[in-house]
Amino acid sequence: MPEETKVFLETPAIPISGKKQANSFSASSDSPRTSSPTLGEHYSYDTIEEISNYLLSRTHIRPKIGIICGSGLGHLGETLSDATYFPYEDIPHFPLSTVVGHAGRMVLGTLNGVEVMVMQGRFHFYEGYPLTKCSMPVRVMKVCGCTHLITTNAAGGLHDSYQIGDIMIVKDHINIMGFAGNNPLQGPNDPRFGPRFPPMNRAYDPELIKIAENLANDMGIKDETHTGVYICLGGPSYETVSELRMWRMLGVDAVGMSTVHEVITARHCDLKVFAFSLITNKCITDYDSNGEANHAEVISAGAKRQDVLATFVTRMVEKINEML
Ligand SMILES: O=P(O)(O)O[C@@H]1C[C@H](O)[C@@H](CO)O1
Ligand code: HPA
Repeated sequence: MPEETKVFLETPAIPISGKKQANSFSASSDSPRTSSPTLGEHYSYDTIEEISNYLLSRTHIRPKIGIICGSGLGHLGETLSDATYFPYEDIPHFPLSTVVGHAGRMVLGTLNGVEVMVMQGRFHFYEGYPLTKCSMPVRVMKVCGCTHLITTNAAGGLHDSYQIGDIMIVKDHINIMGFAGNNPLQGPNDPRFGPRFPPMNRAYDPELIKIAENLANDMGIKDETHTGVYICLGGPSYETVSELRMWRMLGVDAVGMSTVHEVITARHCDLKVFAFSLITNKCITDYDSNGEANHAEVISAGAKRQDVLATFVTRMVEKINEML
């Protein structure tokens, strides 16, 4: 850890009544609808500003790129220079990370000289957080000054040719939770974030996809890198054989439990998005298989590829910085 690194362990600057629980909703006064288990509470623009000010007032870093690290991929946060670490429990109004492989810290610092903010761990619907809450940090990134989001995840490889350790650059998603009536933009719309009805074609920036494909070529990992379609399922149970066969028929290449609501929220507030999945396991689509998906395998696949992924993200950050 660099010498200048500071860890803020003091109590939150903005007092929150009572001790924070993993599922506590400290922004309840922001929402006109507090009874829905899926809508949950809403974060007002003022609350997002308050969180952003908390972070920015404790560092001189002014990030243009926000990065979300998926399961087992948080190592990137350790590679930052001039870093300030903010444990989620210290950030006002922030939920807590409850999943193994998600350290639960926001880091502001530089990656090869480029100012970034990195989430070492994200929030998932299956942890009991409504999608609005899961994707709230994306709005914090926007208000902190970010213009770009890089979001990463661990995912099961559904496409036959995908192998464990491969990278899938996300070119599109299927918002199946949205089909079921659950979208992070549900509820009141504040036009300071974006429009009521944002488009979602071209959600994954085509130029950034091309840059990433060329980068994979330059890095000599072209054969292990694909471009495909991601689906976010609610989790936490993994999928049945029948479900996976259905998604495959519908054009899904990788299966996970995150990212889509973050991307929707990012596009709503006009962040440019680049996303990729690390394929951590092969989806089991054969009734005769004795294999079983498990989280330990997901974490271990992430650990094995952490150096390649850190290089991939760092070089993407450099390329984006050249475009700013
Ligand atoms: O946070 P991500 O999407 O990277 O994590 C995946 C989905 C579940 O959280 C977990 C399942 O093993 O890994
Ligand atoms: N299914 C859903 N989510 C996942 C998987 C999977 O196989 N692997 C990692 N996250």
